[in-house]
Order: sequence, then structure tokens, then C-alpha cells
Amino acid sequence: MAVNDERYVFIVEWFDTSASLIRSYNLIYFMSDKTIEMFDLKNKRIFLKRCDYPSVQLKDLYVGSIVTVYSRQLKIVDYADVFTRSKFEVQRGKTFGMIKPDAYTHIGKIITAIEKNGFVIGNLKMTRMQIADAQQFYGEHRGKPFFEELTQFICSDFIVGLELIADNSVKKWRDLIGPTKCQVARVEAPNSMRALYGTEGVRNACHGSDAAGSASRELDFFFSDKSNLKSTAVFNNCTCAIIKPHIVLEGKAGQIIDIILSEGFEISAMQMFYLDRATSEEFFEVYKGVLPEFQAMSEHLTSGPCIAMEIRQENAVKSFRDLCGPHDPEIARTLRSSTIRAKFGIDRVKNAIHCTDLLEDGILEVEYFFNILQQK
Ligand SMILES: Nc1ncnc2c1ncn2[C@@H]1O[C@H](COP(=O)(O)OP(=O)(O)OP(=O)(O)O)[C@@H](O)[C@H]1O
Repeated sequence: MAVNDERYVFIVEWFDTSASLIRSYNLIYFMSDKTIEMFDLKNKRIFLKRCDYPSVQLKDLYVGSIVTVYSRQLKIVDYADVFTRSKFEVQRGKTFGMIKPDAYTHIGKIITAIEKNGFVIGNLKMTRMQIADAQQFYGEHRGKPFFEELTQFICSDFIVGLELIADNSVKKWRDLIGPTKCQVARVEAPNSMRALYGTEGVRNACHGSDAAGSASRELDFFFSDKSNLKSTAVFNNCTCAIIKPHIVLEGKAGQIIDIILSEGFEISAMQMFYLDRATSEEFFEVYKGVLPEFQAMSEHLTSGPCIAMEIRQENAVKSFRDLCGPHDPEIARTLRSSTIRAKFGIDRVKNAIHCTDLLEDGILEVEYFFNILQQK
């Protein structure tokens, strides 16, 4: 999402003195035109239609701040979505994490560990470095005996870059990955990622920035608009999967990724997206007039980050649809209890995962995320 399309959503409270009641609203700030909107959380309706309100400025928006709108003093008590939290929560730092090529089969387990340890995943991208990228990324190690082996290794296959948000994130992630040497990790931190999933030498499963400065540089290297690192999608023998926002917010994305890999599917591209309404409706357009929940499905896809994937296998569309199960999780639980939707779905809208339905749409849907949206 371009910066100008971003909207930030906060939970605000106003003490209504006439009723002696605390009333709660969402305060939404639209970056494109600096307008605001308010939504009444109790009555579930718009309280203030989107309008100019120049005295509410971006710099005033943080938890603990008080902003005044039409004589009401509104206290910002929380961020209302993961996206806003990741952008504003300054006391919670960001770090950069990377899953190295040797840990490909453990991507789901590593993401689960990240989710269980209280990180918010603000961004995620599978990519593959070229040698020049690796030499730049590991520039501080140039001249060391392991430099060549390290740079060759890091280019040898897919890697996954992660923006990780948490209190004290740099240390917290380095603690979770464990000591550099896997043999040492197995003794000193047996539950760490390197102890569990690393082998030895350069093959130590994960990378973590060593300070806030390097985190910021490495996050930029991976995720800025100018990054050289492209998606790894190949657009053949493929189907499209989207892990829906409710799963990402519930911290269960790693479990679903693990099931996909354990069932023998290849994840050949993967990226986190924050979709706006127009994009989400365009993607789901084939369901307009077909599924009664078209609007709700489109809306849900914009409610938080989703993770899109290119999944490959022979007969990828059909075999992956079989793994996902019936569209309605209730039916899935009755008829196909081992499927992803049976295990993780809530209802027809929050049904855990989207998968391509029609054979001929597999490549088209993957192209939508990994080609068309990359150019927007
Ligand atoms: N002596 C070594 N022999 C082989 N590989 C090494 C050696 N020292 C470091 N490496 C590799 O180089 C990477 C970067 O080394 P560094 O000293 O920065 O370790 P780190 O900070 O624990 O790891 P990273 O930067 O990957 O998070 C290590 O993760 C490891 O893959």
C-alpha cells in the first residue's frame, strides 16, 4: 500500500458528562487528504462522516494523547489494528529477521515461534538474493574467512525476510534465534531456532539484526520501494493461497504454512500485503453476484495484513483446494475434518484461507499479487 493510501485507526474514549458514560469510538486518519472519520463502537455506525479537521494532525496521534474534535476531548487509548500499531508504537522497536535457505522446510515452525513469543509481524517477503545483494547485505564481513561461503550459501535458495515488532525487539529476536554456532546453541539455548533448525557454520537457520541501526538499514534493504529483492514467483503449475487477516491477527499463520509444507506443497513465493477495499474487491470480482458474502469477504481482506503465496505441485489448484477443504468451515468440520478450513476457519467469511477455485485461474491469481500489485 502506498503511504498516501494508508489509513490509521485508533481507539479513542470520550467522557460524556451529561450521561456520565465513557463512549468509545474508532478515530480514523486518512493520509491521502489528512481527513478524519469517527465510528461509534457501541452503536456500530459512523459517528462523524469523513471530513477535514486540520487541528488533528499526525504528530498528535499516539496512545495517551488527547485530541479535541468538535469540543469533545478524545483520549487515544489504543491502536485499533496491527497496521496502525506497527506504524506508531515507537516504544516498541522493529527488527529485521531472516530465515536462511537451510531452514526452508521449517519456515512455518519458525513463524509460529515468532507469533508465540509476542512479536507482531509487520512485513514478510520471500525472495532470493543475487551475489551482489549478498555481498552488500553482509558487507561488514568482507575479508573474513567465511565471507565467500556465507554469501554463496545465502544466494543458494529462497530466504524469508521479516519485519518483527516487539518491546526490545532486537535483543528479543536474537535471544529467540540463539548463539551463532549451532553446536553452542544446542547446549546453551536448546529451544532456540538455531539449536532446533540449524546445522553448522554458515547454515544456522536464521539471521537477526544486531542493533537498531542495522535493523533499520536491513529493513530498508528488504522492504523499501527501492529494494532490489524481487518476488520468487514463477507463474507455472501453481495455485494462489491467501492466509486471511483473522489468522494473521490470531497468530496462527505459521501453523498453516507448516501444514502446507508438511503436505508436500512447495511455497515458491510469499509476501504480506495490506489491501485496500478497491484492490480486495477487484481480486474477488469473480465471486460478485455468485457468493452472497462477496462484500463481507472483500471487507475482511482489508481488515489487517494477509499473506499471499504461490503454491506449486502437480495439479496444484485441485490438490491445494482439497487441502483447504470446503468454503464453509462448518461443512468442512462435518465432512473433511482434517482440512485447513475445518481446523482454522470461523465462518464463511473468516474461513482461514483463500485458494484458487478454477483451474484456469491459478496463474492469473498468482499474477495479481506477484506481478500486478508489485507494480502499483
Ligand atoms: N566462524 C564462522 N564460520 C562460519 N560461518 C560463520 C562464522 N562466523 C559467522 N558465520 C556466519 O556469518 C553470519 C554472520 O556472522 P555474525 O558474526 O554477524 O553472527 P550473528 O550476528 O550471530 O549472525 P547473523 O548476523 O546472521 O544474525 C552467521 O550467522 C553465520 O552464518
